[in-house]
Amino acid sequence: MKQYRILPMAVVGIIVLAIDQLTKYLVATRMELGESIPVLGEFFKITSHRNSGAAWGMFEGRMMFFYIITVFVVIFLAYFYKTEAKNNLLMQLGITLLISGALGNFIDRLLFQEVVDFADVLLITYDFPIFNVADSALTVGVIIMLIEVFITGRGKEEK
Ligand SMILES: CCC[C@@H]1OC(=O)[C@@H](C)C[C@H](C)CCCCC(=O)CCC[C@@H](CC)/C=C\C=C(/COC)CC[C@@H](O)[C@@H](O)C[C@H](O)CNC1=O
Repeated sequence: MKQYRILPMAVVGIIVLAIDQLTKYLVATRMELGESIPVLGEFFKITSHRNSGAAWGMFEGRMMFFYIITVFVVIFLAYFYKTEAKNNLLMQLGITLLISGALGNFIDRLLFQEVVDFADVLLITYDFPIFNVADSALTVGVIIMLIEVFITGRGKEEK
């Protein structure tokens, strides 16, 4: 048990998933589509948006594709957790974020055939796409996995 920290990681994953679904629910029920609420002036706004595709609207409307990809991604990640993340907290965290992020958007795609987005940042480039908590978890998860593999880990087990 200690080596896989299943319980703590399950708690983290459920919290991320709950925050994702709650924020999407609030945006979808409390805001008009396209409505924008400035939080940090022009730099960060909450804008009610929908996307039936992946990042940057790729594969628009291809729900079956998304269902299949997500199921494979989650199964692969669970397998990878079992085989490669033993005694490796950083990798366990990265995988947990990836799974909860993928499930967050999966729920939206199943229920509405589109994803609710609301985080509108004017940070990187002007047309940086509007995203949500699930996307953030996926992106942080990808970054953690890259750090783990290329910087700290090379997949080695913690002493
Ligand atoms: C984040 C992954 C996208 C997420 O993938 C998912 O669901 C998982 C389950 C997997 C997809 C089914 C397939 C992945 C396709 C590859 C891809 O997409 C390359 C991604 C690069 C990425 C680095 C990881 C950069 C940044 C993205 C964005 C900013 O994220 C902070 C833009 C988010 C906005 O376009 C927003 O409208 C998207 C909408 O919410 C639906 N989200 C998805 O499809």
